[in-house]
Amino acid sequence: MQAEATSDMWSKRREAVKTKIDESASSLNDLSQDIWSHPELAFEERYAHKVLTDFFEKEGFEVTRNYHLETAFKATYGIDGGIHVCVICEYDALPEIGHACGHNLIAECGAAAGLGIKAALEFGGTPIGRVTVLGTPAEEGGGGKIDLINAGAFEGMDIAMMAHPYPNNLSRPMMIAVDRVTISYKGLAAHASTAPWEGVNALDAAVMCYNSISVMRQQLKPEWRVHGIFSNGGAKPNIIPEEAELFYYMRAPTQEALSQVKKKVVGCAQGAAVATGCECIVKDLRGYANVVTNPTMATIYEKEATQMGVVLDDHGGSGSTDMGDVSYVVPSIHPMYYMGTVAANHSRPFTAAAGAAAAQPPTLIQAKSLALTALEVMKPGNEEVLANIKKDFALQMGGAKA
Ligand SMILES: NCCCC[C@H](NC(=O)CCN)C(=O)O
Repeated sequence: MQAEATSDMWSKRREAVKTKIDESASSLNDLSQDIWSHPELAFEERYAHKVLTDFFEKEGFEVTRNYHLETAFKATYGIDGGIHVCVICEYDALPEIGHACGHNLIAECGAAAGLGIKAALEFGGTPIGRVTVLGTPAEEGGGGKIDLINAGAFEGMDIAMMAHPYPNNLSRPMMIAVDRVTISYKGLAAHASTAPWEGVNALDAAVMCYNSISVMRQQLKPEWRVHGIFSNGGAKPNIIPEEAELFYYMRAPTQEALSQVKKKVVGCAQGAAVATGCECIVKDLRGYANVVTNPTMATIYEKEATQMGVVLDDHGGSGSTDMGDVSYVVPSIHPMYYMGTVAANHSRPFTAAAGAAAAQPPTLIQAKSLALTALEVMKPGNEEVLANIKKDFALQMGGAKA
């Protein structure tokens, strides 16, 4: 009888997830539209922080605003001593092109999944664990999750998850490690017409470095990436530039491969300095680790998403995210999902799609898939599931960050 009651109870808890998310569809859409309409850059997401924390407070979560970072938050519900699930919200936009990576939808999806899990935990009046929604700022370059890791925000969490809008559906996307550098040249200014020979041209060095990297890229492995811009090209045409600067991203599936890429880039930078007589300063900026997808979690997610009608693809990714760093401290999944456009992320068509009504149904399906995945891990009698998740994680960490 008890087993039957539990299985009947469990079916009702699962239904509670879907019912709560469906009932909240309008307020979730309003939340997403509000964030989409107020694009804010990394670490400046004050409006998004307010609307999200107000939302979770209204929904009965225990909310901590300005959580280690001005625009980070924690919204938590449940009991301690059980399984602790973390759901991630992102909400930063991109310069000039707004929510061209759909982080307003990541926020909505995370909020919806959090609501769904809370509804399941509340069902029957006896929470069986804890759900914490973490608002993590500045994924696009700031790495807010890394700051939160360093502040201990992920301590005590058993699993972490989020879903990211993308041109197709991927349960185990290849999200690769990334390093970033600025390459600065210092030369000597001179009048570009009356005495150019007196100058040491920093822009020439930057152009030579850019060209060296451009030809070096032919020798990179297919999954390696190097891409950059001129961030300072000189002051005026009639002054031999005494300063110039490049800003580069370097990427590879592992840290070991990334160090090989970086060595090639630095070699190009130093070569240009020798050729022009400029001083060269290579400055390291914050990078991200590759995403290590937990196979046991991903398998559960794939079952739940497929049952929800999601048709999963088997290729794609090659961006980077600070969720990669989270996946090295907590077993994680970071699925990506089609939400109405095949346009590439970081494009204006993607911005439009992220604010379109067509993005809503796929986003709520993703939220339900994440929430039901979490519930499977939390289910009484499923202790072996968490044991397998932890076994995967231990194996992956044994060799992953090589
Ligand atoms: N520090 C490098 C930031 C890279 C962030 C960016 N991420 C995405 O586009 C995917 C998730 N938003 C990138 O890969 O360029």
